[in-house]
Amino acid sequence: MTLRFYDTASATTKDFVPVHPGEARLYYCGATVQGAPHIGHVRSALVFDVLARWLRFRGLEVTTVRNVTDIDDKILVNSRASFAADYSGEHPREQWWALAYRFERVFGQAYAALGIDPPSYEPRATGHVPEMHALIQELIDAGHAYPALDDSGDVYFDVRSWPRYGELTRQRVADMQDAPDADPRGKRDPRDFALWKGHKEGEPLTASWDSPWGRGRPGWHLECSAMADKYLGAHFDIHGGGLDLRFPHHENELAQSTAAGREFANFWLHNGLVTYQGEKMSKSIGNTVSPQDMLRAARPLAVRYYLGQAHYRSVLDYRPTSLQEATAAVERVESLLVSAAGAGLDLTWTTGDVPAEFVTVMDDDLNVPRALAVLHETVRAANSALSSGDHRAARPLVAAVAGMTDVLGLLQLMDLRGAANDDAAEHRALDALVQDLLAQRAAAREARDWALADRLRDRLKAAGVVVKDGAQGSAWSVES
Ligand SMILES: Nc1ncnc2c1ncn2[C@@H]1O[C@H](COP(=O)(O)OP(=O)(O)OP(=O)(O)O)[C@@H](O)[C@H]1O
Ligand SMILES: [Zn+2]
Repeated sequence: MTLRFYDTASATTKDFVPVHPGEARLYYCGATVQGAPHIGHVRSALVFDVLARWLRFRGLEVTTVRNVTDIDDKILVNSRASFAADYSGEHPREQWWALAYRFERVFGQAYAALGIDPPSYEPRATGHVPEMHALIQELIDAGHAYPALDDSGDVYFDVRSWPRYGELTRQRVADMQDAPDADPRGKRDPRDFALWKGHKEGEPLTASWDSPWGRGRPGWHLECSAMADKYLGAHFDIHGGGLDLRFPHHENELAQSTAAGREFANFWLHNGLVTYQGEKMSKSIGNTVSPQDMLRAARPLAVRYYLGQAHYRSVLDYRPTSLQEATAAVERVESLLVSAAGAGLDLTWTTGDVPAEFVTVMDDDLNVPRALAVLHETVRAANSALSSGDHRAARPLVAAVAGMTDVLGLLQLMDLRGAANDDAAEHRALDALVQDLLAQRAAAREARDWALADRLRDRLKAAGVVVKDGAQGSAWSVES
């Protein structure tokens, strides 16, 4: 079985053939840091974290880029609100860039708390204005962009000049909605979208940069095209993001990059949305649950499991009770590893320990629900091997569980050391007492004192210790 992914551009599942042999280059859209994250944002980052981990597990050298959109209408509006006369928030008179930095950090803290690895590069839009100018100039020179027909100082992409426009979402230009980012009088077509937005009266001067078309700031779509090109090159493997970004954001990214002669991404992967009572979880709707809310209710391990357990393309409708179910499920896995460590089993693993079925289903468009089914089956088998004292059978199963949880990014959030140490000490003490009684029973049997042997077995049984006699001697476990 080879690695395959569902490509939303072609609406087919395709074999993954790296653009650069042995490598995988992944760009996924990060946050507009206008406010604190909700769990939809975190799910998106988590999906691509698991994807990167899986590509690495499959032996590829992985480069990931997740941008930070740190200049945007919404950031300016939220900053402006902090200057209002009746503003009583925690951060009065906060400049737009200070607000953006502050929320970028809140996003970073949420990612870190859930064990989402930092990407290889996390470029900020404001740090890449020269690259954006260069790309706009290329598009103008190629006849695919033009300065606004009015005096707004905007520059637009000319959708009618690019016959492939609409290919990502399979739409005809005539059926598309207008781009709402400027006065249509300055455009050749109302669907033309902004590559550069001229500075407007009332906006802070710090939020604009000089350019050949006058002072202004970049359009959102352009940022991603310029930064993907800079960090991953003209042709890379996977472009990701939430399903909500397919149109217009990704359609426009694709148009800009291909019209400027780049091949861009081989695959488009879109994560399904987190919804609340069937509606997209979104700041503008106000139906959000923050990662901090969830972390107050459950451990990071359980939150990560909860947000990561569905197939990445499916909708995840938030229900507080499912957080409890997720906690119980992942803690069953954790307690197996704690018991295994307590019984003196090694938790290290290598690639070969991960079950073939787990590999097969993960290779098949990252089928995490089926991978979790394999994980839980292995946990059950490992528990039964452990409780029958069969360490030889338990060891590879335990290594498999450790490997699977590690690849999914769960192992790092488990509390194995503290718990395992306590458990190990208790287990050793109990084992010493049980072994002593078992030795007395063996001696009684040797002496054919069946009454004493039975009494010793009954004492163990009354204490909840079940003894199994086998060819290799007696094994014991605690009755569950
Ligand atoms: N409810 C959600 N479920 C899953 N992914 C989401 C959700 N909301 C946003 N995302 C994804 O998170 C990433 C960062 O999103 P961005 O900052 O653009 O948020 P947004 O869509 O503006 O959020 P909001 O609608 O709450 O304002 C994008 O890949 C986006 O698709
Ligand atoms: Zn983007």
